[in-house]
Amino acid sequence: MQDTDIARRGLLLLGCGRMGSAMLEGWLSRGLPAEAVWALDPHPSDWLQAQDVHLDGDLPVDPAIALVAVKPQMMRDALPTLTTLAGGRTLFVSVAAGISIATFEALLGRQTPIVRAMPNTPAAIGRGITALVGNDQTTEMHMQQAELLLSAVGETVRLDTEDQMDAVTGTSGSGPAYVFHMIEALAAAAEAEGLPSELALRLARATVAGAGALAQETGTDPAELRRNVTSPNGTTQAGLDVLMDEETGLRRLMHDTVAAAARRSRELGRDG
Ligand SMILES: NC(=O)C1=CN([C@@H]2O[C@H](COP(=O)(O)OP(=O)(O)OC[C@H]3O[C@@H](n4cnc5c(N)ncnc54)[C@H](O)[C@@H]3O)[C@@H](O)[C@H]2O)C=CC1
Ligand SMILES: O=C(O)[C@@H]1CCC=N1
Repeated sequence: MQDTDIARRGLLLLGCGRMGSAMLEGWLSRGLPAEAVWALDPHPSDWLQAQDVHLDGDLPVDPAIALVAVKPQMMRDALPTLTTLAGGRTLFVSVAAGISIATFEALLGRQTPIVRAMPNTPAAIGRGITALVGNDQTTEMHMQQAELLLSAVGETVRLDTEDQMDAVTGTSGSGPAYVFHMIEALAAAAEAEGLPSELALRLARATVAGAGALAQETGTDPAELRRNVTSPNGTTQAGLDVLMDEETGLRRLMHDTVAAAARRSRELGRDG
C-alpha cells in the first residue's frame, strides 16, 4: 500500500467500528502509512485511538478515497459531513449493507463516483472477500483503485449488477458469523459427548479452519472433499445422515438463513 495514490492523497474513513477497524488493521499491516489515514468516529475505540491516524480532526483536502463504514441507519446523519468532497476527484466507497447507489447519489450528487462494496471481517487478517459495483461515474481507473484498496485485505470480485448485492451480503458479508456459530455448535456438541470445554473448542476451531483452508487452497469441489472424509458405513456417514437430512438438515437451514439476511439487506435499503 506504500507509494500508491491512496498513500499519497489519503484515505478518509467515515465510521471506524468493527468493519472499519477490521479493514484498517489490514491496511496498516500491509504498509499503508498511518499518516495517510483520516478517521471520523464520535466513539473511537481504544484500538483506534492508539493508531497514529488523524482522528476526528479536519477533513483531508483531496483524499483518493472516502470509505463509508457507518451503520445503514446512521447514513443520513453521517454522510453530510463529507459533502464538500462530493462531485470532485474523491472516490466514495460504501460498505453499508442495503444502502443503494441511488441513495448515495441522492445524498452526494450524481456527479460523484461511488462504489458500493460488501467486505467481511476476515479482512482483519487479509483473508476477506469483497464484492464491488460502481455507479455511472466510476471509470475503470476508479474500479481499479477500489480493488487496489480492498485487495490489500483479501479477494475482490466485481458484480454484474447492483441487485446481486443483497444476496452477496447474506452470503459472504454475514457469512463469517454463520461459520463462527458452526464452531460454537460443534464445540457444544463435543462437550455434550463428554469432552472438556477447552478441548472441545480447540477441536472445533481447528477443524473449521483446517477444512476451510483445504477447500480454499486446493480449489477441489467441496462435495469431493466431503466424500473423501466419508468411509462407507463409517462414522461420518452416520453424522451426515443427520446433517444432510432433506427436511431438517443444513442445506435447508442455510437456505433460510441466507434468505433472511438478504431480505434484511433489502429492508435496510428501503427503510435505512
Ligand atoms: N461487521 C461486519 O461484519 C460488516 C459490516 N458491514 C457494514 O459496515 C458498516 C459498519 O458496521 P459495523 O462496523 O459492524 O458497525 P459498528 O457499529 O461497529 O461501527 C459503526 C461505527 O460508526 C460510528 N459512527 C456512528 N455515527 C457516526 C457519524 N455520524 N460519523 C462517523 N462515524 C459514526 C460508530 O461510532 C461506530 O464506531 C455497516 O453499514 C455494515 O452494514 C459490511 C460488511 C460486514
Ligand atoms: O449484520 C450486518 O448488518 C452487517 C452487514 C454484513 C455483516 N454485518
